[in-house]
Amino acid sequence: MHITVKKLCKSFGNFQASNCVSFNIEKGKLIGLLGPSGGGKTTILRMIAGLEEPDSGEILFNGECVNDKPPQERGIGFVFQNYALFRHMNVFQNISFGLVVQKKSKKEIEKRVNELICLTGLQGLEKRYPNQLSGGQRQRVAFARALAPRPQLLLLDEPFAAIDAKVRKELRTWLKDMIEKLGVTSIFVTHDQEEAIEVADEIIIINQGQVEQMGTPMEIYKQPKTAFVARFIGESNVIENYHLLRGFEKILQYGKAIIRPEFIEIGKEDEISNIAAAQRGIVRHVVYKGNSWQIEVEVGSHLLVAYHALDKKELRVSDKVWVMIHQMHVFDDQESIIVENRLKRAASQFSIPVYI
Ligand SMILES: Nc1ncnc2c1ncn2[C@@H]1O[C@H](COP(=O)(O)OP(=O)(O)OP(=O)(O)O)[C@@H](O)[C@H]1O
Repeated sequence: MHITVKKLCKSFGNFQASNCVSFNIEKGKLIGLLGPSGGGKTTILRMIAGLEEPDSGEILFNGECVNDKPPQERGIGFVFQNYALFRHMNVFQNISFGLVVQKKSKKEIEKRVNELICLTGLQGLEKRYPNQLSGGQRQRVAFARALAPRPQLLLLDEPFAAIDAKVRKELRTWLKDMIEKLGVTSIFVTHDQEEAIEVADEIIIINQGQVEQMGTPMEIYKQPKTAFVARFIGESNVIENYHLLRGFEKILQYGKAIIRPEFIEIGKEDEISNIAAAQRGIVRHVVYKGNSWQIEVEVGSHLLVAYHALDKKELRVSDKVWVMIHQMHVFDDQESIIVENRLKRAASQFSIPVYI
């Protein structure tokens, strides 16, 4: 199902939980609504579900406005973190619930539930009650129950929040494969950026009731449109006076800059790829991160976080090093743009290619 949300607004008292939210979701896509707690993700999901009435704006399913349709007529399946299984029903009964409500025949129910039990790998557990299942198995049952009436849209609110880290990772992969196989349009809410990046085809970043950016995980990471997005996704250094760093100059309206640690090269003179574009710094803090070092380095008036590969010379606090910043995002209130180190560019223009 193709979903369009147009200028959706919702206030609770004086508080605007959703402020003119618009987006389009293509049929069959798995979309992550990502943002900080209290940003308005669940409110948007609940409006799409019909559980919350918007103050203004439109929700269209396949081009048809559904604002006035009750939830049960919207063709939606839900998997909510707190939408617990029915404790007094076994796995089979839980999965069949929606079909029983729809008054399907016993034969039809049995066929569909068995199909879903196979699909979700719950064979042999049909007669168990929720308290006899692991967290991961319970979420599979919740998923099967949501899918039983063949919804055209699946809404998942923090579906893995209550599950321990290892099982959560397995379930994420499982869910992504399953949704791809079924081709059902799905929207899931999370405040976990790693989860959104791993699972979603596209991410919508929600903050203070507004859409900050929508795009593939890669687009959002590589080209954050706002300072908030750059800070929210991945690690970043947020600085002012970025023009004091070697290779960069002040660009009129952009007052601040964000530098990702992976775009900072740090090391002894012979380890830096382009010394002409580098400047001196002093190591202030070193943290071993398992697969790399995380270094806090003082460069002029800036304190920057960088990564340092394990195969490079080990760095210690107070070491004098060279620091080269490859690129940064400069931004104002509206947008951010990527700027490359201009000395790096100039130097590479004049360098002689090895093959000559
Ligand atoms: N029924 C309600 N009455 C009053 N305020 C509400 C109601 N529902 C949500 N809010 C408020 O609206 C804001 C957005 O809430 P929402 O649950 O949509 O955010 P969220 O991004 O999903 O957060 P979380 O990740 O913590 O679930 C919050 O400040 C919340 O307190």
